Amino acid sequence: MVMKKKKGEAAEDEESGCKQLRVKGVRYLWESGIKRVPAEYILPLADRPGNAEIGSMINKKALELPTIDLSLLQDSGRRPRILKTLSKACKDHGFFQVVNHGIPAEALARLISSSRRFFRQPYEERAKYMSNDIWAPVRCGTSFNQLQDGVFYWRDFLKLNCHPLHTFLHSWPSSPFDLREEAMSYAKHTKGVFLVLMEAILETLGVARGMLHEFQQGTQMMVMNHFPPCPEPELTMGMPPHSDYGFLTILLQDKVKGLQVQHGDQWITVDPIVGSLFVNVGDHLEIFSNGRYKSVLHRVLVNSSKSRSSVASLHSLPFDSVVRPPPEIVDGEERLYADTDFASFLNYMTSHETKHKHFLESRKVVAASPAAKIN
Ligand SMILES: O=C(O)CCC(=O)C(=O)O
Ligand SMILES: [Fe+2]
Repeated sequence: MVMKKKKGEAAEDEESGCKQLRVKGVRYLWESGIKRVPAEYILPLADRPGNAEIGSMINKKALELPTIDLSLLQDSGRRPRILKTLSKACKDHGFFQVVNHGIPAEALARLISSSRRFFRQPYEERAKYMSNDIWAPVRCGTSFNQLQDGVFYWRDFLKLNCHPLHTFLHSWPSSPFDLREEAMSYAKHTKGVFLVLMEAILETLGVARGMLHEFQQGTQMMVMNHFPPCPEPELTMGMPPHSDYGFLTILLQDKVKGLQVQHGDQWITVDPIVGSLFVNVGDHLEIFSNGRYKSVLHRVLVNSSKSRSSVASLHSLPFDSVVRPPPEIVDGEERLYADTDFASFLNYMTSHETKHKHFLESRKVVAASPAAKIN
């Protein structure tokens, strides 16, 4: 005999069902057929993207993204002009797109396809890599910073530590069968793009290129993001406004729009050229350049009909290196930020809700106390 449940019990069941699904990731919530976003995902009114805003952002003529043709950097006649564009983009925008980067379009398409198939696997396959340990070299999870999020975000992710590749490769997921190979190839390619860009950026900042070998040995983290459709996209987000910690983030996205960057007092929807890569300045480059180059706030919106995939590759100095402006940059100039390193960032992540530019702000030297400790 089937006993009819009382209203309260049914609501409780629904809540605990949602909790179980939430742990499994937002893909499961979406596939369960929910028509409403569970309460844990609903942002306070002030933080919501807002219907009107989404509409105006998508209809608005997109900002023309500063574009760097990487192949022209090798051309000594054209290099000075490209460096000028690069410097201006890092100063005024904190982002740009890169074309003619040399990564075959097929390799990019294969990586997106493999990443999609990873998130489509049954929970048990992904559960093998789920961890609350922010130091874990492979980490699968959901939301933004699961440990600290007051409100959950509509995102599932896989983070892969990529440096040194030979140490970590064997611990990456072996299913789908091609994920390791495609991710490894993309990691090598993006490291190359990062080094070409850093060489150019050091030149624009007047810093000796001898530093480049440090970037060669630098940390690299790959983040595969999956944003399933969402029944009420105006109430939640895929990722909150945040800045990335490293020097540069190189981002590959599929054709579905969702990424927005802050420019002036507006959120601009990024509408990239197919095959291009989107690059944004991170906190470490802002600290290194003593504020000349700006790490940019960005966020991800979701929509009710299409899932979206992106793969971010975050690059910085070696794990133990101290990030600080070199003498060429702070020659007699006041320091804006205290020194930092990767470990301080990870420790910060485990104890704070890392929205906006909180980490960078935590490194700010307070003007009123010139004797502020720089460490
Ligand atoms: O999905 C995107 O477009 C952005 C992803 C992102 O910001 C990140 O992984 O840090
Ligand atoms: Fe980001």
